[in-house]
Amino acid sequence: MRALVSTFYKEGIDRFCNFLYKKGVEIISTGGTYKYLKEKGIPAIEVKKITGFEEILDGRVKTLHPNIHAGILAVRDNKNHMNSLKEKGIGTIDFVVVNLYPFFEKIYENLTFEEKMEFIDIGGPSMLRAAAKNFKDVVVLCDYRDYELVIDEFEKFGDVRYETRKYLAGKVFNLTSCYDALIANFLLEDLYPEYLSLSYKKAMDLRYGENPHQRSAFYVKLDGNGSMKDFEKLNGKELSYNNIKDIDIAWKLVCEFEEPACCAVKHNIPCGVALGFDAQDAFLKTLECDPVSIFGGIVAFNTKIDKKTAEKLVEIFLEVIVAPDFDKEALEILSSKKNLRVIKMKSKPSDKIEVVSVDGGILVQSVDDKLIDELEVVTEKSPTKEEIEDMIFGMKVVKYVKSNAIVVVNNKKAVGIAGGQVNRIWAACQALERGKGGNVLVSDAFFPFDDVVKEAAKYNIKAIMQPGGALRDKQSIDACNKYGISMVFTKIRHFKH
Ligand SMILES: NC(=O)c1ncn([C@@H]2O[C@H](COP(=O)(O)O)[C@@H](O)[C@H]2O)c1NC=O
Repeated sequence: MRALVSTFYKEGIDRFCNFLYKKGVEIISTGGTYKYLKEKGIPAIEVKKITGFEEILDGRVKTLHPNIHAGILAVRDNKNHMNSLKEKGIGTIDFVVVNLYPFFEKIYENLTFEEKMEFIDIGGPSMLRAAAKNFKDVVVLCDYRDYELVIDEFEKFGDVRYETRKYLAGKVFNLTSCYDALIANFLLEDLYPEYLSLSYKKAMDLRYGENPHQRSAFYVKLDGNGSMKDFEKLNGKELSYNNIKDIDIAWKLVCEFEEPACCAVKHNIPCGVALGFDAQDAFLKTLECDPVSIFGGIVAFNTKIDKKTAEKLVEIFLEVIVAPDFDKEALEILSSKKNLRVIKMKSKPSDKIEVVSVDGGILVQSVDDKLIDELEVVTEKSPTKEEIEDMIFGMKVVKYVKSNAIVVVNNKKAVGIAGGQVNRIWAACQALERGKGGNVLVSDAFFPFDDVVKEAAKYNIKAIMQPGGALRDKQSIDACNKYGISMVFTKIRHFKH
């Protein structure tokens, strides 16, 4: 038996090749791998002895040769195949052990386009794919973590079982398809290509999905950045599916603001959002927005957490705290609650597209990254500077609330948040009732009727911000003028389904 070993990362190959050698398997390897094995005292044959060719074109052509590929692809119980090998003096290759040029990693490094292109492996995937196609006859390994599995089976059964070979072959196509997808996206630079191949790698298996009877795992992108790719858990229980979704929305929301901001989220809906002069102030104001719903919630900040904020945070039951950083003392205080998940975010949201699934398909769209198109005061009365600031604050919040959504704001505090309603008036009634005393009202979409304005007047709302553009805008404007409310159109809708 013969094995072809050609690996970029040499981890584990000495032990594995030593094992093969002891089992009487002849090892063929490419330049660097050959040198490595030789240094480790493991006998191997250089691939050029098999191909009759020196490696050429700076390593672009080393194993791309019929003596290699026919040795891999020949079906052992096909007489014609075996006769062809015999005629040409080609030996079979029974193990292919390859790991690829690190395109996955190099794509992020500060390299030129041409330098990155050089990290596209051609010979490696060709051998892997050939061996995977012929898995009944060839054991193929593209992941060093599988070496032990093969050693174990070989020791136990004197061979590698069919099921294991098939699994290893599946792993190859799983890897090469992802590798190719990344290259395709790198070259196409098109977020909506003909075929959508997304390259994601499993970051963790999750205990369950939205509910305990649902299976789940968390995958992170291989191409591009993204704040959920590399956060760090500094304390607490393992994260759940729902935690990850909530962290994402809470972090996105606080990243809308330059000033110290805090946001509490429950069931993927903000239940309190506030700005403050520091983290503690922002948190205490967030708590005031809705002291009931925050229980068991996720709280996110856009500033470092200090001791005094941590002391306040541990006074109530929370599931997750999210922030860009934590003081040493703050972390100690938060860590005194062993289940409390403390998440350090390392980057701001940067995705350009978002994806949701429907049965049999996925929908792709650009992220909602434009807040206001143009501000137009449409009423006799104009809002004050403070009211405008409060309404812009509210618009940043309403963007993250499921439609139909209304937010009532008082002095940079989202005191009344209501969403997920099947009509706008119900959302308005809830937000106004929850946010009694709020000054301004913000809506994610236009008012089809003047009912929201009439309701707002009952609660003494001073100013309203909404996209405008309804057939009956005039009715709402007239109602505002009647009640002395000012209204501003933004010309941008923020539905969230
Ligand atoms: N061109 C070829 O014929 C070829 N054959 C194998 N490789 C790759 O060369 C690497 C190993 O090279 P070395 O043994 O020289 O360190 C592996 O990552 C393998 O996937 C090749 N390189 C890239 O395309």
